Amino acid sequence: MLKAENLSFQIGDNLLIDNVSLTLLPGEFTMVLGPNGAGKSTLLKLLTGTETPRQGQVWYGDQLLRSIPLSTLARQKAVLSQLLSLPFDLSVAEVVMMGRYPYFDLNPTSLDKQIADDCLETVGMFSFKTRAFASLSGGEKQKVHLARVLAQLYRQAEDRSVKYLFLDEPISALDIHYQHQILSLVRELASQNIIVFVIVHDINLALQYAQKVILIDKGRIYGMGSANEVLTETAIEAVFKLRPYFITHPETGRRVMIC
Ligand SMILES: Nc1ncnc2c1ncn2[C@@H]1O[C@H](COP(=O)(O)OP(=O)(O)OP(=O)(O)O)[C@@H](O)[C@H]1O
Repeated sequence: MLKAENLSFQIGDNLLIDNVSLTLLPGEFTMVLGPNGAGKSTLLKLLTGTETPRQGQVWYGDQLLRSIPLSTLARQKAVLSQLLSLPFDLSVAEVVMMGRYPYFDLNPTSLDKQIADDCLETVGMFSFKTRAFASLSGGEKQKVHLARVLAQLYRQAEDRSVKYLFLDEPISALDIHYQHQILSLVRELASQNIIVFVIVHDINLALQYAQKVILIDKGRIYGMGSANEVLTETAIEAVFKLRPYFITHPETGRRVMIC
């Protein structure tokens, strides 16, 4: 379980996160939505320890996040941020291998190499293995970074520990085929004792995939619960200042939003 209690975070006079409390459970695919500048990425940074809250605490299981050694945390938690570029000139294989750094000292083992290859294969990027990362398109870079975090959380058969996966707009550069492929994959991961926290902008994808939705507005939680409970006409109009209409998917019966 991940628990955040009364988190607040401020830069100058700007209160970016205002008294946010939440609980995330393994097996639950949580999607986070909200307008630009609402505080979603800032909340992710507080939940991952990249930023320290001015007030409040984050717990991973029964441990305070700030008390967990970084070497332990690196095997439990993986983060995909919005920034896709890298300051170094690395190959695709080297970028994915970064996900295995917490597991070897100087040189990757054959198992690390196999895991990295498998993860590249999973995201459809194995044939790009020797390419320079900098030469990839935005969507290709996003898939390689996804392979990196998959490699980081790769679970050996005997490993039953809870893991934590945070993705900040992981599908923003992907075509519709890969958007669905990656979200299906992430949903599958969530079912494997992984706490999954994914920021997205697409309300219909949230209606289709999320088991839990957190709607953020002005640094606060506007609503939290199932997608159908949270993504209502009233909430969307209040938060996004846009009147939505819902229709019913002809095959699945799922709510679909049109504007
Ligand atoms: N270092 C900083 N200094 C000042 N303001 C900041 C800083 N970092 C973030 N902010 C502000 O905090 C607010 C929340 O930013 P955040 O990146 O969390 O929003 P977001 O909900 O992820 O937005 P988006 O959907 O556009 O990615 C924004 O108004 C942003 O400009």
